[in-house]
Amino acid sequence: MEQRRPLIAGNWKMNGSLASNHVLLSEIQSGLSELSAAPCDIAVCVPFPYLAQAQSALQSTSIAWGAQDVSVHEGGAYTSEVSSSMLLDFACRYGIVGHSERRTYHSESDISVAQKTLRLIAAGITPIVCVGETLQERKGGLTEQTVARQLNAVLAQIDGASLDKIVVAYEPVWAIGTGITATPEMAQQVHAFLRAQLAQANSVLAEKVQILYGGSMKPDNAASLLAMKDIDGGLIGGAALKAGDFLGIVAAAKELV
Ligand SMILES: O=C[C@H](O)COP(=O)(O)O
Repeated sequence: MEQRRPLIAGNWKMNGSLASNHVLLSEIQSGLSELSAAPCDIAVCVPFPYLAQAQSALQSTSIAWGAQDVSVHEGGAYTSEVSSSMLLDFACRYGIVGHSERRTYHSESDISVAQKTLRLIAAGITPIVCVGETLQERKGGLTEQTVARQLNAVLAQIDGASLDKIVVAYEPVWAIGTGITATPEMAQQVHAFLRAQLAQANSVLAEKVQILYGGSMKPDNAASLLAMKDIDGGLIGGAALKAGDFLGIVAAAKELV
């Protein structure tokens, strides 16, 4: 069976300032140096204005950085949009696409998430493709149908040979920022389902794809979630804003390596 390296990625969302980021990044770096080297892949996805700061602070460390969105367009008259080539100017390794907050507040469609995924892959940036059901969809027994629709829209656009160029994040909307976490078993069930969907595109590469869990992951629940067979890391919101919490999740992932 494929041994996948865990990825712990912080999604800072619309939080931070030059001053507070400086403190947070410094604390994460010094905390990491106390853990043994490179326990897992670690990244922070920061607001666009702070990409230069993240690059400067992290370029000689093992911590990667990335963005939280990208334009579907290559360039031109698209006010406020940020292109994949602009992200490359700041050496982003990752770009989040299809986060539920983009889908909900900005009416982002499955097809635009797929187009953004393609843009990032073409630029050599790893897309973190988010999928997840609302509480209403879960209660209606539509979890698998929802995440399959979201993921398959992306898989329809990318070549099966590119499957290992993406990361998938399962983020049940009802667990985001609520303090309510999917149980490890509930999350594992969806992760296994997502991997089966990936396997339809390429069964060999599907085993290599990191599938992250996101939704109120904290140091005290990370170990049990990360112990599940198909949970390969976390996309962390609130807990990524506190160095101690973020490092606690990294430490939980380290136990698995
Ligand atoms: O992208 C991260 C997720 O939305 C999870 O956020 P949270 O950890 O604050 O629940």
